[in-house]
Amino acid sequence: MSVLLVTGTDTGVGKTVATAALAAYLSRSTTVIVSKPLQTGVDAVEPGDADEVRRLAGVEAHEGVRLRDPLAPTTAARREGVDLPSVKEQAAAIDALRPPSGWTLVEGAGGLLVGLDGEGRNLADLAVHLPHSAFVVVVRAGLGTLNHTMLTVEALRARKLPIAGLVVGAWPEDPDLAERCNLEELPGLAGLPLLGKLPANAAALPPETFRAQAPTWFNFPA
Ligand SMILES: Nc1ncnc2c1ncn2[C@@H]1O[C@H](COP(=O)(O)OP(=O)(O)OP(=O)(O)O)[C@@H](O)[C@H]1O
Ligand SMILES: C[C@H](N)[C@H](N)CCCCCC(=O)O
Ligand SMILES: [Mg+2]
Repeated sequence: MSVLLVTGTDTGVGKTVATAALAAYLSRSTTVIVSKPLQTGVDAVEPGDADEVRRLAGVEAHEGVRLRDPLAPTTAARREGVDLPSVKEQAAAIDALRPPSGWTLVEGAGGLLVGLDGEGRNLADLAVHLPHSAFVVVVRAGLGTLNHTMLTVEALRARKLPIAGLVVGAWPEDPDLAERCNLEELPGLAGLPLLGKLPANAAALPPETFRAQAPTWFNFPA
């Protein structure tokens, strides 16, 4: 596998922070390129997810289409009168970024089945056009994550798409909720490895600290 498609159980679950952490970890031993094919909710000058990954991990990060409204890509595109590239075209653009050796990390928009082009095709549909790719599912810590994780995992399995494993991304504000999420049950329930777990302060760390600590958040050989 040379492409990891970073999806999440929802929007706001920590895909960007997890992508940055994965990039910081993997780039210690090989080349890492990050792609965010579709960015919504930022105007022409605000930093988007690719900028955040660049800031935290210090790796090359590319942004595809940028849309102003903080909505699903198809809705935001319609409101701006933008024709989205097909997922096949988005996959070709990602393929063109592949380094000769190393990893390409691709962050989706929202959860797995969010429409990414004018026909409503999603990241699972895009994956079909990206050989040698596997999914990483970023899950929120906190009560409710078991169901959301299993819904995403089942959707990937139904499409026979490879899943590398799970990463715990965002933590709830309420520490009590964080305690009530029985994360230890996740790997067994999903039948997938827990590749990593971000600490609740990950995104607030200075970049140099983030890059130094990120490798300790993962438990798979890079
Ligand atoms: N482990 C963490 N520690 C601290 N803050 C976090 C962590 N993970 C995520 N956050 C914060 O939670 C918010 C949502 O995280 P993030 O932007 O990574 O979500 P996302 O899944 O990429 O969302 P989107 O679907 O918009 O791309 C951000 O403000 C981020 O800084
Ligand atoms: C605006 C937000 N931050 C994401 N970029 C887009 C999330 C789309 C979610 C669509 C949905 O599942 O309802
Ligand atoms: Mg993001």
